[in-house]
Amino acid sequence: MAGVRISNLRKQYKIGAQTIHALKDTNLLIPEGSFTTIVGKSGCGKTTLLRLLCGLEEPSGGEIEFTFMNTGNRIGKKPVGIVFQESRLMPWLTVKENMAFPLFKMKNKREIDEIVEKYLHIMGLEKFKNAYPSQISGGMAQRTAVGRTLCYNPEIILMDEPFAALDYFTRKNLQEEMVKLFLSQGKTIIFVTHNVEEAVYLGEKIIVFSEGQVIMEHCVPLSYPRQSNNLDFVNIKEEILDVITGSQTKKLHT
Ligand SMILES: Nc1ncnc2c1ncn2[C@@H]1O[C@H](COP(=O)(O)OP(=O)(O)OP(=O)(O)O)[C@@H](O)[C@H]1O
Repeated sequence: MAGVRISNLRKQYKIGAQTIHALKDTNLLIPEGSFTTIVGKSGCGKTTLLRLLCGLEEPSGGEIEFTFMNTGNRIGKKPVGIVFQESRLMPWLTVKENMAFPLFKMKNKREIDEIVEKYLHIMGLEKFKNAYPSQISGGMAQRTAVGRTLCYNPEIILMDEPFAALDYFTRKNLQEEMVKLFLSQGKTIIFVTHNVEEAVYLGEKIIVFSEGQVIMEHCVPLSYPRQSNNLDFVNIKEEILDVITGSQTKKLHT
């Protein structure tokens, strides 16, 4: 298992003569095997953080350090997989072939088959394994994308608003699946969302970003599965909404 230590992380972009400070001196500790949700208004730097974590962008300053329980020979390999808002499946491959894609370097076909069948089962996609992306629903496509990442078996799963484009019921269903997956697989999950209810439903810890900075870290003292109509749930949600909308500007470490 792996976690992440982020120290004084900065990212600047240039647009013409303008400098955009997408991330300003961010410090975070993401423990191994934890579920962290990140919320904040549009443009506050959430996606930038994920892009830096998975190596799609280079930081302008600061450090990202992956912390391993068992250092062994893993140093040098980024232990992350990412799920985007869109499933990004290959349309010419079936559900099963899409999920098997990250395993293309493996030689043993039977081993590949075992891994893919396992995650087809976990994601409830066995009946659709031979379907093409154009033949499945948006929820199934996202489940295929999550399954593909699980086949790759990263230590840390980054999720960038993976359920944002889905309808309410599919989204609720996939949120429940995520909790089950977290409890059964013990992966480190970093999940970006606009939706505060989703953040409280999923996260052991919620991190609130504003203008490229962490303005709140809140541990959620509720066990899984959570009920969104529970009073404590509602109170946490309200508190976080207040911080995002600026009714409170405080830095909490609970
Ligand atoms: N490639 C880029 N070039 C220039 N500016 C960028 C680039 N990528 C992001 N930015 C800027 O960095 C800031 C943070 O963007 P980012 O995408 O991380 O925000 P976000 O919180 O994920 O927003 P959203 O919730 O809308 O996806 C924004 O001001 C954005 O315009």
